[in-house]
Amino acid sequence: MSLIAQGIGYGVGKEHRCIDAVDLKLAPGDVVGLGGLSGVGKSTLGKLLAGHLKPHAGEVMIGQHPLHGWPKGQPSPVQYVPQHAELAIDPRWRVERVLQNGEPPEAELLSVLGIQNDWLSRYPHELSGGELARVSLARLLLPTTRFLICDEITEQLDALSEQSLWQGLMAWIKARDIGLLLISHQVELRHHLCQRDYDLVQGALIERPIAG
Ligand SMILES: Nc1ncnc2c1ncn2[C@@H]1O[C@H](COP(=O)(O)OP(=O)(O)OP(=O)(O)O)[C@@H](O)[C@H]1O
Repeated sequence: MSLIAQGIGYGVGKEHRCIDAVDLKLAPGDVVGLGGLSGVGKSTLGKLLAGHLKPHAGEVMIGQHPLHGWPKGQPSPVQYVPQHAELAIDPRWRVERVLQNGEPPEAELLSVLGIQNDWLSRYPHELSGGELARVSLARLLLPTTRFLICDEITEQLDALSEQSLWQGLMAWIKARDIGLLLISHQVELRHHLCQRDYDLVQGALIERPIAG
């Protein structure tokens, strides 16, 4: 079962074609990079692929099923991890509750993502930006997650923490055959982790050969 964008289009503002007839296929286990200038529409494309936005043209499919209209109450197989974790997490919930998305997260997941036990009783504002980024990721790595769209999720981490987070996450998704779309301005990071890489330019995807 692949995640497939078929000719999707989306506009913001007057006649602004942010995403224009984009085709993209993410198969299970695929790791695909997405770059492009600031404001070009990378997050918008990520949200379209996760079903958070409805395309104005075309369709996003999961296998044979349209993603839009996924049954309410059933966790989507596609999860979008946003750039600004603090905006996506309820500030009134302790971390333990944030992570209990129906059922408690596996201890292995917390360990792989470097989430420490003493964070669980804290509120989101009592974590650093980098710590919150890990929590934001863990809460969306559900047993039902088949595709993950990570939108600049390690922006706030130092180089060492960034490396350890990606190491843990890549091992996790590889073991479960999860497909990943990695949105990042860091070309080196994308080329280090991805099998394919695209730039979004004027609404269209241009494949970039992986360096090295
Ligand atoms: N709800 C909205 N209403 C109006 N314009 C919007 C809306 N959402 C996004 N935009 C505009 O759409 C364009 C694409 O935004 P998007 O966040 O997808 O870009 P991006 O490539 O992810 O940028 P960055 O790299 O800076 O995060 C931007 O010009 C943004 O201002």
